[in-house]
Amino acid sequence: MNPLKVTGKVYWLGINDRRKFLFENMWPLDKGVAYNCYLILDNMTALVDTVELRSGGDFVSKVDAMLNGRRLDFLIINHMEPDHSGEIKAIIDKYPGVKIVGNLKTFKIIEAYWGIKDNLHIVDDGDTLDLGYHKLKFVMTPWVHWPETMMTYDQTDAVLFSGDAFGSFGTLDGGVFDDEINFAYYEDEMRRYFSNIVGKYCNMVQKAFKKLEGVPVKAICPTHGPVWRTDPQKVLGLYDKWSKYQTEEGVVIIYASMYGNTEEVADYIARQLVENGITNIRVFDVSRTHISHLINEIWKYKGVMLGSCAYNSEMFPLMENLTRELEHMGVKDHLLGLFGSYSWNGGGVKNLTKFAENIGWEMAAQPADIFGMPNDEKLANCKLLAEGMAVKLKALRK
Ligand SMILES: Cc1cc2nc3c(=O)[nH]c(=O)nc-3n(C[C@H](O)[C@H](O)[C@H](O)COP(=O)(O)O)c2cc1C
Repeated sequence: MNPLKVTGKVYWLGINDRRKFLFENMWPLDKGVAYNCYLILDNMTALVDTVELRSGGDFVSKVDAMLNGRRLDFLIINHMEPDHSGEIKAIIDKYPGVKIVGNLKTFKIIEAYWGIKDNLHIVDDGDTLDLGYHKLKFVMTPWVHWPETMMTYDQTDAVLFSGDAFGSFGTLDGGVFDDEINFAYYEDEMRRYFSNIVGKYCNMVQKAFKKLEGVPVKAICPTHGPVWRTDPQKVLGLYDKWSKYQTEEGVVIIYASMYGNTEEVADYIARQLVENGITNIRVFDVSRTHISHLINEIWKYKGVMLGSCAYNSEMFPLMENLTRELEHMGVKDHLLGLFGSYSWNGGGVKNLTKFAENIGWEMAAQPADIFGMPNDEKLANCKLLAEGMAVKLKALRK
């Protein structure tokens, strides 16, 4: 296959992984995932990141074919997570003189993983590396998404090698560049990747944005998903929005229900929201939909309604898992509604209320906890809850 040129002397080298079911052994890969790295064939040659170990046949041979007899001068490591650093050792074994470019934190991790201590070229914020045509500058972006994470910026052609930032789940099915794909296909997976993988570090994403303020960016080369060479502003805008917790009008209703009572309330509330003028409504069963999709939906919509039956004096365990994760991620700026059903002393809504206090989201109205089965009388509070949510959402319209 011909090497795919990004710009100047930069080439994309990516591997599609359709075999892995779970990314980080946790996140379902319904559409697979791509590991991207980049080879710069300048006066000096440089490989920016590698791929997951043995994910794409003989990776080293692919690099070697692209080098076409030249030696590899630099291996730049923006991120040490194994889905990008897996082939480091194989590359070093093949090109023993290669200089490994990273920061102090990178090198601690390299030593811990591979015992590598030689040929290290340490860089810090603002340091540069001249390859001939391309003049690289290093930008430290800790916690986007590990402590050692950095980005490499090519000052010549304004290319940002961004690591995991601006990445997406989903394999590259022929189209690699943003002008060759249907963005709608990737947008959801991109937000799912952002919210679940990077979302805990929104403040660090904003700090990285500050560092890049005023820097021209003509292409973004992330380590997953499409390469943004035509409209990089689009993903810059999305990341800015998502990392500021800016959402759309709409409500995601997530319920935990064993015998259908809480589920019935969820459907009732959904209908009430529609009758009160809200149209973007998504209802999910927490037992059926993977938490990564639920978090993705929460990142999209301003309104969140959580419902749980009582379960051994607690909320339903899978709902507890979701709420714990939301608290751990420190998700901000939502309107919250709570509901549930119980048979004796409760537990679902009681504990959801504790979650509400911890996370600090604004409550749409009083929680609605239903004793036993819902009926018209018992649903009156749920009607108020939906109305409260609709009123608050509509008040935000510009
Ligand atoms: C395993 C189990 C544990 C339960 N624990 C409680 C509880 O601690 N407190 C309570 O009031 N009801 C408890 N219940 C009763 C349910 O919460 C109640 O039947 C509720 O209406 C079920 O809602 P659902 O139809 O949405 O599942 C429990 C039921 C089961 C099966």
